[in-house]
Amino acid sequence: MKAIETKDLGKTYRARVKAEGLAASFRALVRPQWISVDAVRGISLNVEQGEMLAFIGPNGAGKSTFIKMLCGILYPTAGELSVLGLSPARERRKLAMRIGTVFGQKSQLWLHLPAVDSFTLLAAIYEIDNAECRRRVAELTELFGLGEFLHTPVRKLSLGQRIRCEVAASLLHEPELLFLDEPTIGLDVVVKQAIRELIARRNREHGTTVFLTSHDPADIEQLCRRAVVIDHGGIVLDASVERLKSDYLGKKLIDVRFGTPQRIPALPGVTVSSESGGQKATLTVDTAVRPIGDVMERLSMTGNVLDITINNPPMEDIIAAIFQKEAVR
Ligand SMILES: Nc1ncnc2c1ncn2[C@@H]1O[C@H](COP(=O)(O)OP(=O)(O)OP(=O)(O)O)[C@@H](O)[C@H]1O
Repeated sequence: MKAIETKDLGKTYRARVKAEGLAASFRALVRPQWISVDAVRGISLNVEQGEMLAFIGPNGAGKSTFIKMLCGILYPTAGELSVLGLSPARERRKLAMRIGTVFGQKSQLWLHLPAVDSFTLLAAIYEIDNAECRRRVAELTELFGLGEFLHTPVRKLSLGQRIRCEVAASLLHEPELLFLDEPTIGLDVVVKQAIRELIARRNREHGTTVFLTSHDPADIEQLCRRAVVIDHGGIVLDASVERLKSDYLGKKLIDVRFGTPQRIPALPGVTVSSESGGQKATLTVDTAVRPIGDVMERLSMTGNVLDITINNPPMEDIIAAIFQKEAVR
């Protein structure tokens, strides 16, 4: 059995046209006009159990609509799908017992309650008995380092603490499949890394299948083996993350600040993309031509570096490059 199987899956929304002006608004009340929006257009996708898949695309590409159909929140208007051998829309309750969801922007916890109380409520929903609930909460508390703030109302937690609680909550019923929609959005680098490690560990130790959407290339690089890129509701690219790395994720950005103005020597594979008076620069490094360590070493040899950070190019740039290249294949 595959974790996810879809065949020509489609979703067309019917949206009411918003009329402009008072007279038109009244007319629209009597005779509304409708338009169709094809959010997902015939996606066929198989995901194996235990896979960690990145599902990426620009804003409005259809990612949320696709995920909502997989979770049984939305009915498809075309095609077929099966998630863990179930029909999501028809067997939504059964499916809910076997999947976990983390929507970075939306909380599944009761904000006015401490996380521990949300865990107890969720355990009741998932029909986990008290002793087992205590055991799992203790295990997740230890693993996710929740001890310090487990009894604090969730609304008083930092974003990083809340997301740790969200991911822990999504794992309480030991789901076979985890949907993560922007799980690291808004978090600092250290917390992002901690969340990634926890997810990877869950996959390693429990074989949990992970379906991830993210605008952070590091989430994809560090967690997933396979990436599916979509646009306008259809698949543009289905490839290994290794290929994505070599073809599209090979560029890194180095932001550097110098104590006194500095002229950066020309190096093959490095372009200096911005400089302000010689005290700040952004270097774009093609790591296939020049290792990042080499560039860092040369910069530090100036003895003049105040601050230096390495970043990935924004996901939008990576996706734009994918579209450009894949369109001409
Ligand atoms: N309820 C709805 N009614 C009508 N159109 C909708 C509805 N929900 C989404 N859409 C449209 O469907 C398309 C896909 O939207 P969707 O939210 O699935 O994209 P997305 O890839 O998740 O975007 P984002 O990254 O911004 O969340 C967009 O054109 C959007 O405007």
